[in-house]
Amino acid sequence: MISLKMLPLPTSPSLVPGGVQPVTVRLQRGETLWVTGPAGAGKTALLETVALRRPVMGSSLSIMNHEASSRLGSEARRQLRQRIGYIEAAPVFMNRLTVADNIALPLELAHVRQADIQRETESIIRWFQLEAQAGLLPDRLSHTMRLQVACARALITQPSVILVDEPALTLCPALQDRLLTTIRGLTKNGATALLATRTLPEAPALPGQALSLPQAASPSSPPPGPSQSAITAPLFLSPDDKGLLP
Ligand SMILES: Nc1ncnc2c1ncn2[C@@H]1O[C@H](COP(=O)(O)OP(=O)(O)OP(=O)(O)O)[C@@H](O)[C@H]1O
Repeated sequence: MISLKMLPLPTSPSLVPGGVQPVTVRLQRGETLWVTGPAGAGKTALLETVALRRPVMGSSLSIMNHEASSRLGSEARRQLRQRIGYIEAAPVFMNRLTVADNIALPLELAHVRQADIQRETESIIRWFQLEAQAGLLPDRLSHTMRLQVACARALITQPSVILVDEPALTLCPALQDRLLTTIRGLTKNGATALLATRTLPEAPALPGQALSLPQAASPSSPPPGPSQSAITAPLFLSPDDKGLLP
């Protein structure tokens, strides 16, 4: 379903000397992978690679039996991307379209019948509790509401591959519940999910395998970087402000 071999994934040089780690992922239909790691570990970079938004260089990526290299034609790439639902950390919308029209857009692009588009859009708007926002423009929404809209838009097509970056999974417990419940239903039907968070949630509503980034760091040796006691206060801090330091 998803096979990624020795991808040179960018990583903060403070975590891995040289700033690159080789990552291998192999997932079958119906499987879920929680991708964990600190800031800069490469979680978003991995999701963006599988979402076909980054070139795959120096490795091979296969998604649903399609080799996703630079040789993949633009029409095949477009069709493959239509089967991938990606909920980004900071989703981008068409600001001249209403929330409802943004959510319906993936079905419009797939030339689904208007009656089906209307039914599916109304249903997912209700599921993500967006009835009051459906007629608004996206730039009138709070950050959490934008994430709700992004979830509805990404999942309306019942994608075969689901990619979720951290904020939708951690910002709001109610959204997290609804999102994981939806993804659990889709994985039961054969979808594959990659979910990125700093730490693995305790007893997640959607159990799965775990990939801890960065891969190159040994678990027994902490990553290079300043120790707590080595942190010195910047000069602009007054003595009172020093309580803000970690
Ligand atoms: N387009 C890019 N080209 C090269 N390096 C990049 C690019 N985008 C991000 N990076 C670097 O890749 C590393 C991993 O970034 P990434 O955003 O994937 O981390 P993350 O684990 O998602 O972090 P966070 O939890 O803060 O979102 C960082 O060092 C970042 O500076």
